[in-house]
Amino acid sequence: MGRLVVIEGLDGAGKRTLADALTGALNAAGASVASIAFPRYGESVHADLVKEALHRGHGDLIDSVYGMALLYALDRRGAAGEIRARLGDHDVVLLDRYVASNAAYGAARLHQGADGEFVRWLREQEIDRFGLPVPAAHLLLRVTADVAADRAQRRAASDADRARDSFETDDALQKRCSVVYDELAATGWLAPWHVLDGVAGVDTTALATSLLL
Ligand SMILES: Cc1cn([C@H]2C[C@H](O)[C@@H](COP(=O)(O)OP(=O)(O)O)O2)c(=O)[nH]c1=O
Repeated sequence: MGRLVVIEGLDGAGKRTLADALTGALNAAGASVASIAFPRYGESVHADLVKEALHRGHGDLIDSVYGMALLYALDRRGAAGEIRARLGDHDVVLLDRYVASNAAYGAARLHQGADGEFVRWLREQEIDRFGLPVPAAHLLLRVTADVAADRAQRRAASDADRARDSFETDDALQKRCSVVYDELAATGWLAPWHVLDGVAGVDTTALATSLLL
């Protein structure tokens, strides 16, 4: 049975780059790796509803924090079988965002903290009701909200398909989200958290070794 490892962080923190580098380091250490990125745009009707809402500005849907959170959660629920299957035939299943993204963004949007009602409710839905697998570890790729915004803006400028969505352009939301992520990490929410410095860079070889211990 493989280990379920989740990469979390702000938009523009560099999660995709870390996932690629970590996959290389894990492979070099002899471990097989499968990756899944959430939301699963183009693969799940729930994720596509999220994308439409965020990019076309469906205000009434976006404004419903609980409604949006359920769409993200249903996207993951649809992937639960695939996650379990990959855990069965890989050493590590690497997820780019998971339940904690919903906790961080939803709580931040509601101006709540990691100990608030929303995060409790979310865990009840995603873990207790939908039965999503609990991760072995979270990797929080930490950068300041300013660095994340700068990176997300550059990425959008160089990639026409990657227009910034309405969460990414909301600087105050990103800052609150960063605080909630720190709280989730400090309290070890759902699973142990490893906090990584996304500005200084990550030693992926050492990280791969510690994940395989
Ligand atoms: C997976 C997930 C993402 N989000 C938010 C974080 C992002 O701001 C936004 C889109 O996810 P993101 O990872 O930025 O997707 P992409 O890189 O393809 O645009 O959705 C949640 O609020 N809850 C979730 O469960």
